[in-house]
Amino acid sequence: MALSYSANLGFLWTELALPDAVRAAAKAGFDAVELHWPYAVEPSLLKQALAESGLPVLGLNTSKGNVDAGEFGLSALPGRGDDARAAIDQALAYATAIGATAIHVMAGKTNALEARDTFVANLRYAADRAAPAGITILLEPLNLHDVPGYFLHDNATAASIIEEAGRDNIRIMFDCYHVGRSGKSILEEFDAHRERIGHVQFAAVPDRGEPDAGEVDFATVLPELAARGHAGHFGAEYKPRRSTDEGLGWLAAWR
Ligand SMILES: O=C(O)C(=O)[C@@H](O)CO
Ligand SMILES: [Mg+2]
Repeated sequence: MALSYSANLGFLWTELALPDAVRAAAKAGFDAVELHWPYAVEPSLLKQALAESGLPVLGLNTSKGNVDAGEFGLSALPGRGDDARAAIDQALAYATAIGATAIHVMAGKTNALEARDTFVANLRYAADRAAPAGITILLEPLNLHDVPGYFLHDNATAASIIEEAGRDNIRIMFDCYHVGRSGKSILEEFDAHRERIGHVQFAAVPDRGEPDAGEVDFATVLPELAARGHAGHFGAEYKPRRSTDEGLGWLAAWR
């Protein structure tokens, strides 16, 4: 079975302007692209590069908030409802302008008692506004080594939050790197939450470099995830050890 790969342009070809990174991903043979925080780029420039390349754009993230204050997302932060909803509105407007099909609503760093209720309320807000445009809302557990204090750090919690939110267009962004870095089995976690998974990402564990090195044998794990039911793209969200182009041997080899 041929797998489809999406280039995460938050980490790949970061030396290029975003529209040129889209062109580089197409030239390298990727099937799609996905973004982190594209907001500084005029959407029409990105749209033009996407149209030229013929690649779909899968998703983007809501704003991190005040980075200088250490924020990494807003949607689970009690008392920040206006900012969280503004970030969701911004992401929806941008996604609609470029034709992106999903938005990752970032929870943020908090251990407040009201965090879960706050996150659920903001996810419902996002899902209800995204639904008419056919956009999926993603939530992503992040490992606590990389993002200490992040509210959402395991798939079981993500699944129960989705259940509580009660909207059909909310799914888990299943990032194999975060699962592996948390010391869990990628296949077992995938099986446990398969019905709720909307997108899959990957990178070497534990260094987050190219996926053809490290503790996880992605050359067999990714086809196994496809065999177990993942029909979508696999998002290459890794930090190249040297240049992006130098590290692309895996893409040709796994085709
Ligand atoms: O860090 C990751 O993993 C991501 O997918 C980013 O979008 C930020 O959470
Ligand atoms: Mg990820």
